[in-house]
Amino acid sequence: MLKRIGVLTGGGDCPGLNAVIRAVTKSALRAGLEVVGIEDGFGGLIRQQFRPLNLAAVSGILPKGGTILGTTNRDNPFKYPVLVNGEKKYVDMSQTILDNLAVAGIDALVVIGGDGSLSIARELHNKGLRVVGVPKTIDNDLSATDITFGFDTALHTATEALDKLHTTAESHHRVMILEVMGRYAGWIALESGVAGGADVILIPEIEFQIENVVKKIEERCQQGKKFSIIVVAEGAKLGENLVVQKVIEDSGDPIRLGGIGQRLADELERRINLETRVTVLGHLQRGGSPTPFDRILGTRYGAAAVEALLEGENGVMVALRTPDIVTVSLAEATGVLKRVNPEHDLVQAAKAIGISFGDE
Ligand SMILES: Nc1ncnc2c1ncn2[C@@H]1O[C@H](COP(=O)(O)OP(=O)(O)OP(=O)(O)O)[C@@H](O)[C@H]1O
Ligand SMILES: O=P(O)(O)OC[C@H]1O[C@](O)(CO)[C@@H](O)[C@@H]1O
Ligand SMILES: [Mg+2]
Repeated sequence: MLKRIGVLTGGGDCPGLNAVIRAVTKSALRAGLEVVGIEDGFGGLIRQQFRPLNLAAVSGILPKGGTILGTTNRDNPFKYPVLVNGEKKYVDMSQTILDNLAVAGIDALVVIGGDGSLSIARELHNKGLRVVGVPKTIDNDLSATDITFGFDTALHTATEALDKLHTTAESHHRVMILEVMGRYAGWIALESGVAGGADVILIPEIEFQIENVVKKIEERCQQGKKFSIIVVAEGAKLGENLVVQKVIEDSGDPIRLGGIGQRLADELERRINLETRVTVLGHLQRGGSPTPFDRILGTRYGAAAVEALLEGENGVMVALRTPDIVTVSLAEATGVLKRVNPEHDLVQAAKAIGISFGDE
């Protein structure tokens, strides 16, 4: 019997989370269920940070960025940090979560998250939790779904930034580098680069040589174009290694990237006689009001997650397989990251119009 469901958001935030929370709440209430919001991801389940969600609680949140429930990319319940005699130790708190859910009378959970949060959901499901996942991330790197919500808004932000950089690049005859997010997958760089008319796109999946980037810029100069636009994913490599900005203890994937744009600028200025400037778009990509596409996708995902629970589905994630919303197992959902295939049609189209990926 399903009477009360919980909903939580995990991992990095992204536009559209509130659209999902609203759709889960509204559709569950209409089906006669009670809804409990869990604050700050899985940490809130451990610390019993629960609050009821009713219509008033989700009123007006559709266009709002972020998540009204709060989120975190720490607090892995299977490796939860605690202080024992002043010393940090990691303990498994998964049973505490199951106990806390039972005490609160929460029969099932909707987990809105990326690969990390959905992996935790999968492991909790293996221990008996009734759960449905919803795929979120601006990185669009979950392979079981055509698209994650949040990506479209981030793509708009990055494209708008490229449009703005174009005019100043052209006026000053400069090379402008835009560094965007994307640790292991270059979707934001690839799609914004094509949409924003970049001359060079550098992504983690395609190894590049600085000489090829120089060649492209010089080729443009010879055509009378004394400016160039480069979009680089934070996870693109100049040489062997990722450019790491900081390491965050207690995070599942502890490295935080940043700095490839400046490294690239330094290398270019040594080789060409054009001024170079770098813009790091950073968390602007995660903020702001979701686009209509993300609001719609988030609403579809939220409603589908509740429907799946009502139909007795368990241990699954809702996914877009255009034009349908389907369910796939959490094991499949968390199996492989969706990275850009260098043979992808969009890469080929970009190359066909002269965009360089620095590989030739
Ligand atoms: N492969 C994994 N298996 C189990 N837990 C993981 C894994 N990767 C990350 N985690 C944990 O999951 C939580 C959220 O991970 P992360 O910060 O990567 O967010 P996410 O849900 O993957 O979203 P995104 O990566 O898009 O921000 C963290 O507590 C992290 O320690
Ligand atoms: O919020 P944080 O810890 O700075 O994490 C940044 C990372 O999270 C993401 O925004 C989403 O996975 C990545 O693109 C980026 O590398
Ligand atoms: Mg992750």
